[in-house]
Amino acid sequence: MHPTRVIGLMSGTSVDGIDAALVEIVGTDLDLKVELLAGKTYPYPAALREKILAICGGAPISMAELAAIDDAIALVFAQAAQNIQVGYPPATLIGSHGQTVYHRPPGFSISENSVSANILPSHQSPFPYPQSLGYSLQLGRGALISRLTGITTISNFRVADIAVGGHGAPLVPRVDAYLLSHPQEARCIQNVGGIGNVTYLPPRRDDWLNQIRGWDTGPGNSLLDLAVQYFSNGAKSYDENGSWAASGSPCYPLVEKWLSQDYFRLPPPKSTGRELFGVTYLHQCLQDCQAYQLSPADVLATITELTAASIVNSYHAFLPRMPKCLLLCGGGSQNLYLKHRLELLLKSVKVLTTDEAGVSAEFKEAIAFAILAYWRQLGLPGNLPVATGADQEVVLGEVHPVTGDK
Ligand SMILES: Nc1ncnc2c1ncn2[C@@H]1O[C@H](COP(=O)(O)OP(=O)(O)OP(=O)(O)O)[C@@H](O)[C@H]1O
Ligand SMILES: CC(=O)N[C@H]1[C@@H]2OC[C@@H](O2)[C@@H](O)[C@@H]1O[C@H](C)C(=O)O
Repeated sequence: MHPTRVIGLMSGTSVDGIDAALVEIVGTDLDLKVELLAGKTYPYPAALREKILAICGGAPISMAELAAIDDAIALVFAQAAQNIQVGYPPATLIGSHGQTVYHRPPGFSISENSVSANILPSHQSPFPYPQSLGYSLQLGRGALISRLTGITTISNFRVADIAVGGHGAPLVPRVDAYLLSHPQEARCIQNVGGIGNVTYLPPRRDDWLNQIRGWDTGPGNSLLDLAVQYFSNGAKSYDENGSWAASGSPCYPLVEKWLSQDYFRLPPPKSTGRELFGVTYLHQCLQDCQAYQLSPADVLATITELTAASIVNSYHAFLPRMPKCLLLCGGGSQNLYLKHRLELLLKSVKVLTTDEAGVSAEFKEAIAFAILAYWRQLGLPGNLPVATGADQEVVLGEVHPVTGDK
């Protein structure tokens, strides 16, 4: 069987840049094999990144601006796709996640929300309010990426899952299942991006697919990055290797206080984003820290502890049993202090990275969107209802075939 050459494009909640992965794929599920030919992160132009972060933080924009930003993101995604395949025969397919700028889980009360309360018709609605579908908006339209690159592009992966009652996230669990499950060993695959998310993979036997679990664990690096930027007056954007936090000590009463927050108690399926774990949340944390007169290093250690403890506590609360092994991925897998804290909290669980299981920890999410696009073209489902909360498995993604001249 000839491999299919696919480009996966992803920019996550850290908004640090576009991860591009050029892969060759064969097989479909248990026989799925992926070879990473090239992987690279292309930073966003500074002005575009600032604008995206402003929108994510709730800044108002006009429809004209929204359209312009949608296309500006599509343009840099298309450039990333062009660049990653230099020196290789061209890819036949692109899977582009785009840039999340807004995410609202399902079950949100439309009528009680202050924005919608003013615009809803006043008469009794015939629809089953107040439980609404989720809403998740990714910018960087696939139509433009396809037109600029001349390559069929699949985008908007989350909407089909949301349409059947799901969160539209996390979507990687099905990919993790086929790339990283083990015949004898139960594993957790823990992504630590801006937001953290886990896939629990039982040993690959009998009814294993039905026992997989997945959810967003809460903050990954989002609060830590914001705190580093605050304490360094913008000179640093993240805590390299976790060394700043490692020079401080966590304030455990504060970690306990923060962990009592609703999101951490909520059972899966659940998803979150910068809407919750963003600037406003950090300001609350910083205010709490004042009462304990913590140094910047102590604050960073305390926030890192929140990430580590929220991950480990959620395993104890929501997994059928603890895994033998934890495989880290995402930028936070390079944070040695965080890794050390996870090792201590997890005691007998082995902590490695997905690199050590043969899948790039840095580019796993970009690889996942290449696979989801490939499954889309084969008419195969991409979501795992137990992880997203959807009513059923669905084929994910909107197809933008190549039409006309570039
Ligand atoms: N050497 C390092 N040491 C510590 N942290 C690092 C290092 N390299 C990257 N990071 C962290 O990883 C973050 C980027 O991670 P990643 O690209 O996986 O996030 P993302 O994909 O944007 O987020 P998400 O998975 O939530 O969508 C950076 O913002 C930084 O906090
Ligand atoms: C709405 C959105 O973009 N969610 C991201 C985010 O970043 C991590 C976590 O929150 C995860 O749920 C998801 O991304 C991965 C790729 C996913 O869907 O599995």
